[in-house]
Amino acid sequence: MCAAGPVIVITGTPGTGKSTHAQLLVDESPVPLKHINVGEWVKEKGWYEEFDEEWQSYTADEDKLLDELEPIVAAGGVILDWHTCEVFPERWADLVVVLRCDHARLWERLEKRNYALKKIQENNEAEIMQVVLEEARASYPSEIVVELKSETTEDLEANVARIVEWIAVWKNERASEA
Ligand SMILES: Nc1ncnc2c1ncn2[C@@H]1O[C@H](COP(=O)(O)OP(=O)(O)O)[C@@H](O)[C@H]1O
Repeated sequence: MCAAGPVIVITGTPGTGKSTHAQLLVDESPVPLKHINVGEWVKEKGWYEEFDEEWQSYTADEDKLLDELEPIVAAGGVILDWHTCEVFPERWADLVVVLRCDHARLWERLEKRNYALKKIQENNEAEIMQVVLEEARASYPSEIVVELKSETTEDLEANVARIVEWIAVWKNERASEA
């Protein structure tokens, strides 16, 4: 059976705009998409082992997470929104979007979240060192990994428009294969 929609991984350092992009994409996509904020999901369901101080998030029970995600991903039409992406099997993703943000702006966004100074510094350093981008490049074929700037509202709108266009192409290709 052909999946109803693509599987899009949106990743990036906390504060780069993953959830904002995912929500807008759900509204504008030509095929129905389900947004899974993986960090929130893990927290709600209690599928974690410990609190990860560095990332201010819960360290997921990865086996449990992958088991639960597998049927959802198989059905298609899903956005996986998380600050890490190497956990997901390579075969899952049709597109991997890595959001990037200037460190001064990112600092301000994280400050607004009332993160502790050390956490802001760590996340900022990770962004400067492009940790998430390197991880995505090491985990997926280069042709499906897209790095997008997420600094302004114009960036947000342009990025979403670009991904919507990509989804439309995906949809047409599937329709012609059927
Ligand atoms: N491209 C952008 N332009 C302006 N503000 C943005 C942009 N992307 C994100 N933001 C703002 O930054 C903050 C963090 O965004 P969020 O989507 O929660 O990040 P993440 O899900 O990556 O942690 C929010 O206040 C959001 O409105």
